[in-house]
Amino acid sequence: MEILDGKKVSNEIKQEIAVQVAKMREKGEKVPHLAAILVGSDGASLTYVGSKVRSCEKVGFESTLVKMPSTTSELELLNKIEELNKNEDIDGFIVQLPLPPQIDTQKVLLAVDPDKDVDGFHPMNFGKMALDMSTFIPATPFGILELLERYNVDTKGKHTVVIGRSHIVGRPMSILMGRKGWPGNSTVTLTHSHTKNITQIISQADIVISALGVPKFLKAEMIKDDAVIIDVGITRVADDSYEKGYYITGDVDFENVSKKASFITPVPGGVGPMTIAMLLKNTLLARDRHRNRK
Ligand SMILES: Nc1nc2c(c(=O)[nH]1)N[C@@H](CN(C=O)c1ccc(C(=O)N[C@@H](CCC(=O)O)C(=O)O)cc1)CN2
Repeated sequence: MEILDGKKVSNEIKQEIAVQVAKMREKGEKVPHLAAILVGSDGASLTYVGSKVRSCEKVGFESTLVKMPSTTSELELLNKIEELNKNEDIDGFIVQLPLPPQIDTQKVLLAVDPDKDVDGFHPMNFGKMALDMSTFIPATPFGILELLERYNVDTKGKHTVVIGRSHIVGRPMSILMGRKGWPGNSTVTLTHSHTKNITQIISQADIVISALGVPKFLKAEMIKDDAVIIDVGITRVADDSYEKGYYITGDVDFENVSKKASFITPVPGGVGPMTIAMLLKNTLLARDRHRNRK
């Protein structure tokens, strides 16, 4: 069994990006600028946005964090997005999800300029991805593809079972794994809460990508020998015996599943850090596109 070490690979990617940014600075060129909008004070979202800003600093990007209160109206958020759309200095930006209930997430994602949509959530970019056109690929699926590639995992002709059909992970992942090329060329089954015989389907999978958010859902007896296991389900479980008041766990019963799998991502330290690294890659792409349009 080999661990797909997202922490290590994400640091390598950040190092590669830092080298490119240093060259831009040497040539006196503008460096990439990422902005993030955070509405409210959800603990996990604060951690992720903080990590995005720190990663920007690490690679030499400029960053802007826009914090808005949890009472922000939809209109106020749409106005802020319009401001960032028009800001020539910002190459790309994200709106951290989830949003408070008074805000319609779909309206918000539609308002982001597709050329600055480094999350790849705008329907234009999602459509381009589905049509194999060059675009921003959502950071978590993009990170999973990168891990599969860097560890040389064979995906051709394999049966990939994706668990969960969220717009951020499951849905795009199912499209990307079925695309032509590598990593891809897989036969994909997208499963969800209405899937019948899900355990039977999982037992036939060569590759399982679980984005369910149910701690330790995937057990060793559910998978095939030598299956590739990708755990996207990062859950914080409240526990006062931990310093932070919680511990982090994935969808996979790592201790037992890892004994049977050929490759497996840990939680923490697997797909999560890759999400941040690939957001930086998308920002680099946004900066290049921005420059070419001028
Ligand atoms: N606008 C977006 N919102 C959200 C996205 C996204 O891609 N764009 N994805 C997730 C959250 N997310 C990034 O925003 C994210 C999740 C997890 C990690 C991560 O590094 N996790 C660590 C554990 C850290 C912890 O929870 O304390 C790990 O797995 O090792 C990074 C980014 C939803 N929202």
